[in-house]
Amino acid sequence: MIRFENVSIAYDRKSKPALDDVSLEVNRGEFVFLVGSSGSGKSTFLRLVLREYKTEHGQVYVAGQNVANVPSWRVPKFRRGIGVVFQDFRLINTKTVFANVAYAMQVIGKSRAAIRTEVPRVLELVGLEGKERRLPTELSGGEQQRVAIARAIVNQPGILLADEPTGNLDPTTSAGIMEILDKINQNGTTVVMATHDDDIVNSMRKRVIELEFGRVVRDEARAQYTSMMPIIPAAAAGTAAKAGGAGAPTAAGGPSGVEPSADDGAPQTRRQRAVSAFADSNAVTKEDSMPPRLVRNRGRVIPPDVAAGTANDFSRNGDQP
Ligand SMILES: Nc1ncnc2c1ncn2[C@@H]1O[C@H](COP(=O)(O)OP(=O)(O)OP(=O)(O)O)[C@@H](O)[C@H]1O
Repeated sequence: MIRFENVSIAYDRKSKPALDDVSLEVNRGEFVFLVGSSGSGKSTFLRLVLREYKTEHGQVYVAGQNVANVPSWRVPKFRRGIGVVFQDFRLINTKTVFANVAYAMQVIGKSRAAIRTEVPRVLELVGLEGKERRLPTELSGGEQQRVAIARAIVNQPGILLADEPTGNLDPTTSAGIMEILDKINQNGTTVVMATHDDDIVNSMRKRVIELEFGRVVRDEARAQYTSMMPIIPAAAAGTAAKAGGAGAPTAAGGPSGVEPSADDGAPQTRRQRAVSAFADSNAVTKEDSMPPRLVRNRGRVIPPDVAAGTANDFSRNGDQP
């Protein structure tokens, strides 16, 4: 459905490439998380799929079409096959919920009859029935994102791109949004979602592609935000990557099929490895080859002692007398 062949692109000649020799394939009907730290190239990847830019090196294919060969005048039609959802919703605040979704059909010339049938159908799919007449400003953030999703899928695109769709939402609301995206995917739409949200990635167990400095450093099926890669001490990391050892880019072309392990007690994320290297350099945990596991909480890294206190908070749920 989406294929990148040795794709490299830099925004200007002086800067490092935003994507650097990326080769991968996303199959029809897949759900893929694109993860990586800020500036690693996730949005650039999505923009290339949308043909907002042309590649300098390599080829991008979307639904069998080489996007470089799509002439400018055909780009709007090409994009009809791709729905997009952003972190900041991007709704028209002067239009009602119904009108926001209907607008996506109007601009491509769909009939009134089609609009009257389709808009209520997608609004029901995203759980917004009864809110058709509200303005976006009269909705919660989660509801606004549902409208944005309804708008993105109303023309039944084969691909849905989501750039941090839960970035402005609390965990419960985010979970609701993920249920909807999962449902859309189960209906056959290929979903590619860029995210920093480890809780979501870990709960969904879908394919995870990780970018680092524009390169694919991980591509795993049914993965967690954390990887199975062993820790590389900071000093050795560059050498190992150059030697093609752990931490080096995985073979291009698809998920490696690594199954999640039940033992996830070791520090595994890039953040955790960085903390590990920091601890090593400060001689804090000399006797331990592994630092204590860090507990993640909505993007914050919580030291284990504090985390223990946090764990007690769960006792309010009735686990303790
Ligand atoms: N319009 C632009 N002009 C110049 N450089 C850009 C532009 N957009 C992105 N970049 C650079 O390209 C690189 C990749 O950026 P990109 O937005 O793809 O990263 P990202 O992983 O999506 O980051 P984030 O998680 O913060 O959204 C970064 O170094 C960024 O500074």
